[in-house]
Amino acid sequence: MQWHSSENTEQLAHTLAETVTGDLRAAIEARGQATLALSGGNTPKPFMEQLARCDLAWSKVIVTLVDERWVPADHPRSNAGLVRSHLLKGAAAQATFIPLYAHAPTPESGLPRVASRLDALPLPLDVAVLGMGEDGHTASFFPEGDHLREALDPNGSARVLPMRAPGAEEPRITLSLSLLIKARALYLHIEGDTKRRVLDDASQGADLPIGAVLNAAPNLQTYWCP
Ligand SMILES: O=C1O[C@H](COP(=O)(O)O)[C@@H](O)[C@H](O)[C@H]1O
Repeated sequence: MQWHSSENTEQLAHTLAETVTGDLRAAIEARGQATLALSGGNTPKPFMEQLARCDLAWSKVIVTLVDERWVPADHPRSNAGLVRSHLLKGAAAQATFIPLYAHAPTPESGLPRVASRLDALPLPLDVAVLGMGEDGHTASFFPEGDHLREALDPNGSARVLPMRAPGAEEPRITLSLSLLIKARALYLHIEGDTKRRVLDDASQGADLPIGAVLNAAPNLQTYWCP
């Protein structure tokens, strides 16, 4: 794992946005389009704000999510709502967005629709930006998740799975580890000493979902600030 430290939230957001912009530009030059999977939660807001201001051929960028809470897009906890509010504005509104929520009562019943939407997503992803909770979850790979073993299989064939877990406020849907680790560029974006300690614990063998990413993705680059 490569480690990149910044002094504060703004600097971290700026550095990561510049890095991701470079990756997306290179992908557009090489293949005519670029794919980007983003995490939700609180940490990515300033990063998305910075990324939205970057000079890119946004009409050639396809954006999706690493995971989603099974709530409609206008719900305050929607990761899609976060992307729409903080990234898909100005020139960046020209990007194509593939949401992971479908209007269905459960992620299990909505899964076929989401899976068929993902057929339009060129793989491997050019860039995936993971986050991490203080419980060691990343994407929606939650400790004790009902589909955790399947989701964390680095050779698994599923691209997207439902997930329910005691530590998750609502049912989830998540891209699989096997899809995420194939990303041409894979980043982990975290802040704070607690998350740093959790990551250290995982790298020393603690049984945490983020540990599965560390084991399966030696190309992971972590962007952190205190
Ligand atoms: O629920 C989620 O949490 C994690 C971490 O979020 P943060 O607020 O601690 O930054 C996030 O990576 C994931 O995408 C999201 O669904």
